Amino acid sequence: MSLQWDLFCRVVDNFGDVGVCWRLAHDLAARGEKLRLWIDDPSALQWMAPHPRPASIEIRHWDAPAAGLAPPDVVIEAFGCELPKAFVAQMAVQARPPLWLNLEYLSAESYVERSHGLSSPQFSGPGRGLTKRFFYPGFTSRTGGLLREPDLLKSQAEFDAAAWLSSHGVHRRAGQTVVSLFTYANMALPALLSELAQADVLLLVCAGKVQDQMTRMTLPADLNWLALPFLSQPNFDRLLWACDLNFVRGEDSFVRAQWAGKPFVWHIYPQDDLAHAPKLEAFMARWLADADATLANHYRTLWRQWNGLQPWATPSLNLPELLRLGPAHAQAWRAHLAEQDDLTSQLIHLARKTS
Ligand SMILES: Cc1cn([C@H]2C[C@H](O)[C@@H](COP(=O)(O)OP(=O)(O)O[C@H]3O[C@@H](C)[C@H](O)[C@@H](O)[C@H]3O)O2)c(=O)[nH]c1=O
Repeated sequence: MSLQWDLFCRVVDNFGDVGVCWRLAHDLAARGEKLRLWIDDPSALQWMAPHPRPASIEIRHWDAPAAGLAPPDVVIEAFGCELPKAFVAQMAVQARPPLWLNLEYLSAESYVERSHGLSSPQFSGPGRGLTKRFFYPGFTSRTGGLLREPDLLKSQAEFDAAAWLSSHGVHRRAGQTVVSLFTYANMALPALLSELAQADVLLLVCAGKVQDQMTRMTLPADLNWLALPFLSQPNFDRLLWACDLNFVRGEDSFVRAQWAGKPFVWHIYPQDDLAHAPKLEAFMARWLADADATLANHYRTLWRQWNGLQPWATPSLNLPELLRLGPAHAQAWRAHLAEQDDLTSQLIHLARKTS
């Protein structure tokens, strides 16, 4: 019997809030659940999630009235977005209060395992009190896991990279390395582009800020690059599968690069107080724990430079070494992650247990 889920998403900036929420809603719907996705700015869904969309996902504007709707079994507050007060008041007077989960940002830091599953009583005015539970995605069995749709690995196994690239106007020459670039504005971008221009590389630049930055730069004459349009989320995933090396950012593309099983470089969401630095180091500590020492040192230097934590010392990319040692490590990491229960399965299990 399917449950009714209300998923609240407030678009802070960039595309990660809506990216994660859409992917979660789609995965829940694909498993037979009923979704209402409440969102304040659905504009990115036009390219990220083109029609046809699953009929069991109803997209509602954040301020749309909630009165008279079928009461939810589960309410997910994504990234602490603060539910509308009228909605909380309605939850409090429901005959059976819904399971209220706060879906937290992804981190490899140790506090995640300690915090995952904790509850916090919420004063909600008339009616009974409500309890909010904290649900932390993560990389270990003591966390909520990662979004991984059931057919992901099968789809990858059946994927024809050359056909997909060609269908998107990308024609790689034999022996050419294809690199994707999805990043925030980055001081190290000129240095990276200069190194890529000296290699036999075709650079596929994702739509958004980095394309704007590149159009304002003097680019290396030998740089072979292509500006991509905004891709649907499934096609964005396939871009990462088709490339030999992926530069990703934020949270969702960071996870999808790990599922792609290819070498990747992460531009973490930068924070003014440098709080992103320990988050970056915590992930590298887990991700490189079993890596070849040469590769681990290479990645640590490259990632710190790409994230502005140390100056870029050319050559930093050292593509031949990265492509020699990186693929086996990336595939081993993906296999390790695939052993843990995925996030959506854990959510459904929790919801059924408490509904
Ligand atoms: C460029 C591109 C992205 N995408 C999708 C992939 C992802 O779902 C989404 C991008 O999200 P991210 O990779 O997380 O990067 P982001 O930087 O866009 O989002 C960020 O938003 C901040 C508010 C959060 O604090 C960050 O953690 C992060 O999520 O956009 C496409 O579907 N097609 C595209 O062409």
